[in-house]
Amino acid sequence: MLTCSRHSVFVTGNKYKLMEVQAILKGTVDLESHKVDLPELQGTPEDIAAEKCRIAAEKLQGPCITEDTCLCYNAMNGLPGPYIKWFMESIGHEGLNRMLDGFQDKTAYALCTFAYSKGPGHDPVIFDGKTPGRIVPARGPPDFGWDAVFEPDGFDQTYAELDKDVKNTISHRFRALEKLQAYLAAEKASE
Ligand SMILES: O=c1[nH]c(=O)c2ncn([C@@H]3O[C@H](COP(=O)(O)OP(=O)(O)OP(=O)(O)O)[C@@H](O)[C@H]3O)c2[nH]1
Ligand SMILES: [Mg+2]
Repeated sequence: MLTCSRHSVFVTGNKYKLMEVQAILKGTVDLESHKVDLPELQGTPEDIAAEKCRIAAEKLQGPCITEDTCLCYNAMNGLPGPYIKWFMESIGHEGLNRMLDGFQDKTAYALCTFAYSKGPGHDPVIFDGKTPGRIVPARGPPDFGWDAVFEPDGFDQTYAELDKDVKNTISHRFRALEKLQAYLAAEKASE
């Protein structure tokens, strides 16, 4: 759980997400973090992101921000998508490559969907960010999820090999956060 302003709290159980969000938002908002477990849901990325945020707002009984991340293979019409967490845990980096053995198309995109709710009973607002790339044999530190097998377009390094400062200016997460920041700033200005 990450307090982003007087009114906003970011909820995640993933410390790497938290570190990236803190790095991207640095200096622009005050941050404070805690961990809250949220269920893994099924559906479209947007529906999952919205439902996750509704549940978090109920749990906290207050306003909050959540985020759900997908890794989408174009050859598979967007799968594993929101289920990437289980694929990653079950078959690892090698399996994520082998899934594409039967396909010539190795392209994929990373998708981040932030959701912001003003509190229980309020429909969450959605902000997405997408970075296209391709799936490659793992290179770079294996710490964060599937970073080592995702090479963003325009780079010959994987997310894991890129400097954090570079990843954080081209990533799916950065692109979604830009939209969320603009929304929160406009909301604050209208108060
Ligand atoms: O290499 C990566 N680079 C990234 O930038 C990235 N962002 C998320 N992930 C992984 O993709 C799954 C998303 O599932 P997810 O959105 O449900 O996250 P989570 O359950 O870990 O946390 P949360 O749901 O409490 O926020 C999880 O396995 C995350 O570790 C990433 N892997
Ligand atoms: Mg999750």
